[in-house]
Amino acid sequence: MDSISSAIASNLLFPATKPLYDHSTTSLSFSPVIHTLKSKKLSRTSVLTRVSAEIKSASPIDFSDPDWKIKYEKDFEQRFHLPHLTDVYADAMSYPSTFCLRMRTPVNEDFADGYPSDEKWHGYINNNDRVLLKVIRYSSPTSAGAECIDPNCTWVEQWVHRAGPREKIYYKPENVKAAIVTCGGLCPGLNDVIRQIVITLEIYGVKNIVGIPFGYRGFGKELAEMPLSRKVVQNVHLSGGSLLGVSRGGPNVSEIVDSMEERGINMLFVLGGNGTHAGANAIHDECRKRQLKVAVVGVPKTIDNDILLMDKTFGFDTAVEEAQRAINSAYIEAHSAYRGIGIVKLMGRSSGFIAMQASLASGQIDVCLIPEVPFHLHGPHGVLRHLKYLLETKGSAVVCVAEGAGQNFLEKTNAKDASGNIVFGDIGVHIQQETKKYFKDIGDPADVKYIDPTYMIRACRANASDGILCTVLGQNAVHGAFAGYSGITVGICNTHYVYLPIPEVISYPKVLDPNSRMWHRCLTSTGQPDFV
Ligand SMILES: Nc1ncnc2c1ncn2[C@@H]1O[C@H](COP(=O)(O)OP(=O)(O)O)[C@@H](O)[C@H]1O
Ligand SMILES: O=P(O)(O)OC[C@H]1O[C@](O)(COP(=O)(O)O)[C@@H](O)[C@@H]1O
Ligand SMILES: [Mg+2]
Repeated sequence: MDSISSAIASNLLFPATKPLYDHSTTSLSFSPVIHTLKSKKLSRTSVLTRVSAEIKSASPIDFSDPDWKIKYEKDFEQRFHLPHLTDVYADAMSYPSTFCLRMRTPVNEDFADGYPSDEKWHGYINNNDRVLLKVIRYSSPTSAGAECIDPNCTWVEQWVHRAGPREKIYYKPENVKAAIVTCGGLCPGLNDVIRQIVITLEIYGVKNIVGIPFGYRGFGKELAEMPLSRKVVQNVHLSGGSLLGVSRGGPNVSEIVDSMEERGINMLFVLGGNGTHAGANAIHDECRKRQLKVAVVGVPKTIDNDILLMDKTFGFDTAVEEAQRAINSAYIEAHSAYRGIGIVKLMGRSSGFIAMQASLASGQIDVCLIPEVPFHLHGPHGVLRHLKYLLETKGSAVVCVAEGAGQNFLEKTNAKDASGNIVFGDIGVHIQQETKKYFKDIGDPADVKYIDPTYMIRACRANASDGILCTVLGQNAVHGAFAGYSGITVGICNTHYVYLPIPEVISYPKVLDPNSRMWHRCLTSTGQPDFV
């Protein structure tokens, strides 16, 4: 078995396709089957695309049923129904929204004369407003990047809920204790989101706002919560990191909900990636089990951009931009050296979005290696042979590799971090060593420089475009909680802002489609061949 086949067999190439959330517990009637290229003569890459897509499907749809499309659309609507307080408490009271842009300083009000409201304001979102999730009408499964539900690629409408402030709210601001927690690894923009949540909560009239320190760990007894106000968060977005601190691991869900009960928290804003959202959904479920009137709302955070259904997650843009400095340095080093090779490793545990976008943006990358596309280092079609060719023809070469790529070349340690994520071997160091060895063995000179900027990219402050995204997502998270939704997360779909039920965005990490136009554009830009 070659290294690629054994990687497929051991599921290493798709290490994270293991469901984080088990859909079987939601008793859905069926899930979509994504039809990709149906060609009998599939290339290695296409086979992998297909495998990847098929892992996503749970139970197939009966397309011989003339009503399958109607049933699918109905099922989709149910799947994307937003859990609401009234699902559990039919008699939950609603009030006219206190989010009123005319009322500038509600935080100083005691609501003695009733809530501020502005019935004539047409700035609220109707609960029935929807956003179209998929906007391309593919006419054939062979069309690049096609995501089809049936073999004929029938047009099926998939609508999701529009985010924003509602006219009716389900919490009295003076009864709210809101908490914010940031989990997982760092990501540019965390402070911007924290800031906007606090500012928006205050506009609704909430005075009791706290930060939970160091992720879910902060729900333990030993760490004190941090009081938050507009004054505290005013300038936090000017620096990277998280005002509250982050961590992996921590107490179990039942302990977290015990702690929330003790502290009287009834709105929880959870900033984190796939793992954090799995936790947030479990907290939401546990609160429902205990009949607690709590809203749990997520804001997806991951520079890896591996959350399903969204255009992008905050921090991703900044990461791509920051990566330019490392790529440019690698290029200059390689270009200035006699037969220079620059290697840059970027983050991306199971998806190559940062590596692909950073390569595209720079225009300086000759070889981009991502987890979704298998490659050989050695052999006539391997990366090293291509580097030799580049040195002979161009005089230098630059490689960009995502951290999750080529893990099949590295010894498995079975080590896991505190959250249970597999700790990967360093593919950047491996490629550097193999490259040096290769050129030494063939007796050709090569000056190999390796740059690992990963933590520098993660720790910087958000750029302008991420700053805007964080602002909108933070505000929408608060609107969602006040509207009575729980177990939801916020996102951007086709440039519009939406609420999505958490299970739908975390059933597996989003990966790059090697048959997508974007990956093809990247290949066009780098000029790299297939390395298999
Ligand atoms: N399946 C899960 N259920 C409950 N909590 C989880 C789950 N997976 C991870 N977590 C918790 O979520 C937090 C962040 O998870 P992690 O995977 O490290 O980061 P991310 O949220 O960025 O993916 C950790 O505190 C971890 O314990
Ligand atoms: O060193 P740490 O903190 O475990 O972080 C490493 C991981 O963080 C990430 O940047 C993002 O991961 P999360 O989304 O889980 O925070 C990954 O690309 C990387 O594997
Ligand atoms: Mg994760």
